[in-house]
Amino acid sequence: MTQKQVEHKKIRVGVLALQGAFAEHIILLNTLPQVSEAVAVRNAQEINQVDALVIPGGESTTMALIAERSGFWPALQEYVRSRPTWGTCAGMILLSECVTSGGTLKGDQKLLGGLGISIKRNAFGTQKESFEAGLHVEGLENAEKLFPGVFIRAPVIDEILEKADVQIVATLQRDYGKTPKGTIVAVKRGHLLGTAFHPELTHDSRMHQFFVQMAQEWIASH
Ligand SMILES: NC(=O)CC[C@H](N)C(=O)O
Repeated sequence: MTQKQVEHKKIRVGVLALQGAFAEHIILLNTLPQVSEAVAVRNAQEINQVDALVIPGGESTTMALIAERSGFWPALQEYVRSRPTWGTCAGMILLSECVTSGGTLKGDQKLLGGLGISIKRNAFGTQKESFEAGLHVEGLENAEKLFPGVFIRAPVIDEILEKADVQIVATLQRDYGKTPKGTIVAVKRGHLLGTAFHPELTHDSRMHQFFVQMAQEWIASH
């Protein structure tokens, strides 16, 4: 095997399976050649058996409550501190530092943090305001082909707090309701990735490939 192949051996990816759209992530990840296995993760023992973690869409407050009540929260906090983790929608909320709602800080939301951003939950309104938007995603394979961003009761990044090392990965290409063109909907910070949209609900696996490659590179260099 070449040096590059040795550095990027296949990885075992866990998907947090406490609530939300975890099955769709597992199905899509299991189609990728660079993934040895994608599995559901529900406790401290299972999380320590995966090389990278996806926190799916769903309800962020519900996921946090289940993790706390089952005693899983400390292990989850420890994992995301140093291991490759991707939060989609509710998952990105959990990886944010704080949640604002129309500018006011909502201190009651339990968060894992790490992405160095503040989040506005339900930024586009209720379920009926859900939509699909073509997105230009930095670093995606065939980036000239827009990625189908599925937004369901989605948050947006309200502010980048750690400007030195947070990279903008995707922004809205036009206004959506009161949410203006240029609003940030995906960011990357070290071993962490956050997307406000749901790649697992599309047949386009490029975002999952992007995360797996990011995780492999992180593992190879740490
Ligand atoms: N599709 C989703 O994950 C919705 C996120 C949810 N509205 C929350 O604030 O946690």
